[in-house]
Amino acid sequence: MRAGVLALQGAFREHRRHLEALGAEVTEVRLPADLAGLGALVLPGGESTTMRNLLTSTGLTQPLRDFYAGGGALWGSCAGAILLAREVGGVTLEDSLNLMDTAVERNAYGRQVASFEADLQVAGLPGGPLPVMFIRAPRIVRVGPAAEVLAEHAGEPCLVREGRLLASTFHPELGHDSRLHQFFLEMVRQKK
Ligand SMILES: NC(=O)CC[C@H](N)C(=O)O
Repeated sequence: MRAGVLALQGAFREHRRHLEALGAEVTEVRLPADLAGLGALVLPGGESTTMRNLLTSTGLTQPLRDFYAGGGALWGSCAGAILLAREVGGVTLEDSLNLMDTAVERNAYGRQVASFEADLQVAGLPGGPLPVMFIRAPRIVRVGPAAEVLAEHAGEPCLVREGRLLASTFHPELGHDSRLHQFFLEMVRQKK
């Protein structure tokens, strides 16, 4: 299985390490041509405004939408989940990917100091709670009818699947637990 990580900014190396530990071949995506031959792509956490600017300057915005339309699977974590959402802070950001029927609010738990760790119960994930970090995390304030909420934090969705799209408002890649990466790779295999 060949998977990509969007490598413009943010925690892409950590995602790469988890995917490789699970036996995936990983391509770092910086230009449209890097998407060739990929079936799945992780959009890492980082800073979504910077990422949107870099998507525009690298010409990746439309190729990423085409990648999804052509059958590719995407997982956005934190800033990546913001890039996937159709609505950010109540508006549609024209230069974002706008692929997932979700509305998000950025930095919704406060500033950097309000970052926290949590152990999440994830539906269908064997092996007990998943340790994750929320870092200047967004909140998912609306999910569409096709969404499956796989985990909640304090009663709000924080891990949502919609077909070939997965969005997590937290970072699962900063620790040693690769189960959510495994889940994503399984999700990609099943769609085939
Ligand atoms: N850890 C993160 O990815 C934070 C996301 C960041 N607050 C943003 O809005 O882009």
